[in-house]
Amino acid sequence: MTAPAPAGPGWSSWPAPAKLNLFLHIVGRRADGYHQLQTVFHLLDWGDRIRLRPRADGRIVRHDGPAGVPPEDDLAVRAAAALQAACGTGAGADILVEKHIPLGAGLGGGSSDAATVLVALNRLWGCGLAMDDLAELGLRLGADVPVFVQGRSAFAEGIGERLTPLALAPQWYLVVHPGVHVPTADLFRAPELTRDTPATTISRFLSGETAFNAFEPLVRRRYPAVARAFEWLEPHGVARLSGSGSAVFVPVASAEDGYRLAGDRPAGMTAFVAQGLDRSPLHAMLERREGEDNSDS
Ligand SMILES: C[C@@](CO)(OP(=O)(O)O)[C@H](O)COP(=O)(O)OP(=O)(O)OC[C@H]1O[C@@H](n2ccc(N)nc2=O)[C@H](O)[C@@H]1O
Ligand SMILES: Nc1ncnc2c1ncn2[C@@H]1O[C@H](COP(=O)(O)OP(=O)(O)O)[C@@H](O)[C@H]1O
Repeated sequence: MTAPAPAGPGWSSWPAPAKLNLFLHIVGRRADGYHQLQTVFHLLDWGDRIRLRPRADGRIVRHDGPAGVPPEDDLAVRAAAALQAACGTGAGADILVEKHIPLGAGLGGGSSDAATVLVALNRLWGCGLAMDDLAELGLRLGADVPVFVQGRSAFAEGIGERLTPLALAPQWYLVVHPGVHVPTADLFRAPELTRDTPATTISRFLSGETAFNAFEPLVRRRYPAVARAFEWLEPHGVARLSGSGSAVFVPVASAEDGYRLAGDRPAGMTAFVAQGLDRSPLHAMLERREGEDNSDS
């Protein structure tokens, strides 16, 4: 049987943006072992695309997705199943994940795919759940899902679910993927991780007080390719690891500067240039659609 065309009658297409963590401190640990963080998520105007088509037979069918991830493990599919149960709908969906965000790079790809599926199917299935309910549902799939559901760049606390939206200035970044996959859970288990950083505040972060990524020393040591990405980027600005890595990024003055720099990257690394915005492209699209719906009536 051939897969249905990804575009065509009944299909709609939704952005699933990547994120950067501008800093990431570990300030403590919960009784269940999860780490309490302080971080700032900057949402990017670049990422995956999710194509969806409602089905009448209640089945959730994935037509394409991340290489090496079976459909039942795909966070996009798991998000659809979780929403189907919460909503009590008899409807199903065809799902196609057009993957651009590298896996295990600290760019939040799987979490963003899950969030986009929750937000989009909530509308397509007419579930009518509030964003807060979707964020709560998403948190069970991954600590990074709520920020993508809420769709605002934010200061995050707890395990990433206590969000304070931040009106960050738009900023271009060069993001380098050193070609290695970093397993988040392994890093959180590492004994040498600094877990007792004193809590900071949003205003101290905004005033430029030193902030760092708690995973950086460990990831640089364990993954020589990440260390090489830092060595290459450091002469060009303050280079940072995103999340638990492996992606490393540096702010650049313009997209052109970013592309120029990317052209000289070391062999074996891929790179992209993207703009950090204070609002997710998914939510920007939803607001445009709502505007169009209102002007139709
Ligand atoms: C480090 C961060 C920073 O944004 O991002 P990534 O590098 O994954 O993008 C996140 O906290 C990652 O969130 P996410 O990738 O959704 O993690 P989850 O699937 O929820 O958790 C994977 C595993 O990491 C550990 N974990 C996760 C989050 C947390 N605050 N404390 C933990 O100890 C747990 O062992 C968990 O089983
Ligand atoms: N739709 C998806 N996209 C990416 N990874 C997924 C997806 N669904 C499940 N995964 C699994 O989640 C792991 C972490 O993926 P990802 O979200 O890309 O990285 P990170 O947590 O570093 O930001 C992947 O290695 C993969 O096994």
